[in-house]
Amino acid sequence: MERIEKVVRQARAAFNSGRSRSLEFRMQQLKALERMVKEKEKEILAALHADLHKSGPTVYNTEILSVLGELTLAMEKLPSWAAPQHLKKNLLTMRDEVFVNFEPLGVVLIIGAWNYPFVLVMHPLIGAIAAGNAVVVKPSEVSENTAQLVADLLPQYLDQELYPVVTGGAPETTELLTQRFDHILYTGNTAVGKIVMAAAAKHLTPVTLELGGKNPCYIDKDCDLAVTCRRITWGKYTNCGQICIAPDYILCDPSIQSQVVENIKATLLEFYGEDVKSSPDYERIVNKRHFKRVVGLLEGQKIAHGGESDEASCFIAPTILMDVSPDSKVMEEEIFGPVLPIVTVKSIEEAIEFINRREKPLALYVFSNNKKLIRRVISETSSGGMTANDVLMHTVVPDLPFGGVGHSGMGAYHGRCSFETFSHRRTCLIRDLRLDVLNKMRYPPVSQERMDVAKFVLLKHCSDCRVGQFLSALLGAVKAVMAKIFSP
Ligand SMILES: NC(=O)c1ccc[n+]([C@@H]2O[C@H](COP(=O)([O-])OP(=O)(O)OC[C@H]3O[C@@H](n4cnc5c(N)ncnc54)[C@H](O)[C@@H]3O)[C@@H](O)[C@H]2O)c1
Ligand SMILES: CCCCCCCCCCCCC/C=C/C=O
Repeated sequence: MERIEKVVRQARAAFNSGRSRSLEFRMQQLKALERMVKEKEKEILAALHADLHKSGPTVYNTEILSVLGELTLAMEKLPSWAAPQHLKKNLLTMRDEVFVNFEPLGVVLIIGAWNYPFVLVMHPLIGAIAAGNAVVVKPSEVSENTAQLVADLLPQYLDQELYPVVTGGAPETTELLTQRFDHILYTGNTAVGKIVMAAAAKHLTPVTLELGGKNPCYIDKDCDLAVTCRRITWGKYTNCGQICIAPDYILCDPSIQSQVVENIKATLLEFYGEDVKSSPDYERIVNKRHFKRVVGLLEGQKIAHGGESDEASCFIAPTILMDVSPDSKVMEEEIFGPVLPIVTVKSIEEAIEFINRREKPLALYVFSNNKKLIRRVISETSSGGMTANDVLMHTVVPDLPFGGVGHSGMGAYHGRCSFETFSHRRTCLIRDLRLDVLNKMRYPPVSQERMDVAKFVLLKHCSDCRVGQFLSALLGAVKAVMAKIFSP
């Protein structure tokens, strides 16, 4: 544990050296990270396969391409993201420089989860490096092969003192959390999220919590069920349902329930063939503990499809449950497995009420041809993010922040939002010492006249006020004349 303290101390000393601040250095580290992903692609994919049976284009898209995409974006946009943001002035400050400077926070801790073990540490790491921080990376011990690979690779490509990796489980994370950080980004379950936030509070460290929840998926009668169910099947069963933004359960009218089941069954056959277990595209549950938990959720349920399992290989078949009671266990906790319950509701009002009676989810999905209905769902519910007429895809739009709300998390990252999450927005005002007469209104002795001037000046914004523009032009002219008169 002394090692952990030493690692954090070294990271802080490296940050204090100032070398992570220059844009050139940040760019160079991001480039090195890109080289790492490209050169070690095979090793990364092998570790992901060993941990979660991940293979094929899905893992390539989510864990490799999405990291390369985030790197390309950060390297292309960094100069504009990091540039000072000049803002609107008021009459009081019209001669001054008014801007926000983005500065690094210091030493950041990133704690990853096991289900997307590479991307969930790499995406925040990219944002934290881009923002000029030192970063301590703690990958999830549950996906041990990927964790070890991250620990082996990062020091080969990045500055070793600025970006150390700490491996291990709860004891190591607990020890890490006793240290002082300037920001913590944690991805994982809500219970540990509370532990992280409590530990961070002791140092007044701000946190970004990327948690989970039960993501509802409402299917309107007015939609193309074949397309809808194909998209839902892809999002639900990818990574064996172990994805934080998977549709957790379906809400639909009783009259379309059977058609929904039939369409999902047809898609499963199309995706994974007759023998799902031998499909190279179907993953496994991460370990026996989660296997038992997910299988336990099937107890007493009406299984419309699937339900088979094999503990030795942590295999659970893609499963659909029909006529599920809202009070059953499977509707209490996040499923995080290949089990899709269907709860019937008689109207959109009932669906909205159902969603709003529960904790705010990380994602929400609605399928309909009716744009008004989609807008109504957006305005009458809340969730971290949402997609209409598809699933998961809001997470791949680089400019959209990714994060939860309420029990599904706080704060967000991805793209520019990552850069901002790991930056301090420093308020800057640069004045000059001339024309102090203009400041008279704020100096004692107070008079009604001075207060009236102050009121006028404070309530007017320069750019939308003609008086301001006039005064600004006038002052500019006076300045020019004075410069001419007094120039040597
Ligand atoms: N919002 C997101 O982006 C996102 C992404 C992936 C997963 N998730 C959520 O994460 C959950 C699954 O992940 P998990 O929690 O099983 O992952 P996990 O078991 O990998 O735990 C996450 C991290 O917390 C640490 N940890 C575990 N117990 C701890 C303790 N007692 N004290 C301190 N640290 C501890 C682990 O070392 C690990 O690094 C699901 O709820 C899922 O929805 C959210
Ligand atoms: C060719 C298009 C491919 C699109 C792939 C979209 C995949 C979206 C899922 C990304 C998940 C990223 C990490 C989040 C994990 C939550 O558990």
